[in-house]
Amino acid sequence: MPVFRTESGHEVPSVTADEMREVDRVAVDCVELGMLQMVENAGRTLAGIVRRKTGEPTQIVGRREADATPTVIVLAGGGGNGAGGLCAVRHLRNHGWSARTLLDRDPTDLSGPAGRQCRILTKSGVAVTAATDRHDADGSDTDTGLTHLLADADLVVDALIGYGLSGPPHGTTAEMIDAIEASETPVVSLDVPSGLQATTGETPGVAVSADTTLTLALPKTGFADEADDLDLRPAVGDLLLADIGIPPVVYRRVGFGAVVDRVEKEDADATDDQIPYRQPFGARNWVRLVDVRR
Ligand SMILES: NC(=O)C1=CN([C@@H]2O[C@H](COP(=O)(O)OP(=O)(O)OC[C@H]3O[C@@H](n4cnc5c(N)ncnc54)[C@H](O)[C@@H]3O)[C@@H](O)[C@H]2O)[C@@H](O)CC1
Ligand SMILES: [K+]
Repeated sequence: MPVFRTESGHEVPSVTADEMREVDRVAVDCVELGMLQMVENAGRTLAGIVRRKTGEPTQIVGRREADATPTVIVLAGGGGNGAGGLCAVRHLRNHGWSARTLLDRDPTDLSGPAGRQCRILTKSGVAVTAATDRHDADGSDTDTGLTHLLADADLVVDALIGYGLSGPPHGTTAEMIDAIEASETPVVSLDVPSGLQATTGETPGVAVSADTTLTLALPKTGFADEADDLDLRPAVGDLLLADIGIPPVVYRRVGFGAVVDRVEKEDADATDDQIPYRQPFGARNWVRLVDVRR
């Protein structure tokens, strides 16, 4: 199991998609942390990273031209990954960024956390549309028209698919991944570059090649290439880890990970109040992961 390291050498164990699902389950069932709370933490941190990368809009600093307001396009899917992207749109707009979102499906097809985040946006007066609903002046199809739209943006957020990828991306989702890949606009992927299997790093079909990946809670095993001396996969780009508020007791209850085990042994007498897993975040709510060991 690959162990990732922060710039300061702090070690962070990685998880498979199934292990991350179990972390989610324990967080919700045993600790009563709500999925919506975790989505909020993910979306807010994602918005913060996007803001750092795009500079500040006119209305905040009052020293730039009106057309310098950064434009961010968030491409969102219908699962938990899309929910984080939709949440980030709200936080970006609250801070004066020009953020709009396009879905890989009709908004009426959303349910769960993505449905809730979508309703918050629409009830706030923010339009949420399907990528297929775009009517381009030049009459181009979804794929080509979207590529042009993305090319004009300052940054694209890929919140289409996270660790829930099942088989090769298909339909509108695959077209949207193609459009991201055809544009040269910088891409921040949420949790996992869409199309990449979180556990193995395989790409069964089209996949996003991210400039930055903001992964949630723990890095995923597939980010390190077993066949290439555990190097970080280029498709992940700059790898950042976001704190989504999961308390260490959850990791202890799930009981995975070499680092957790090793620290457990050192702290054999630790009680639940003295949890062995040590948060790598320090004073911030995200941290950069720079290398990997076995
Ligand atoms: N504790 C956590 O880990 C949290 C995770 N969250 C996010 O939730 C994600 C997991 O959520 P889900 O389990 O809903 O899964 P995802 O949102 O990763 O993926 C499911 C969505 O992708 C679509 N999809 C899957 N395979 C596809 C294919 N081959 N072609 C086209 N579409 C495909 C499905 O239709 C569904 O809409 C994580 O990656 C993360 O981004 C956060 O929202 C909150 C907390
Ligand atoms: K993604």
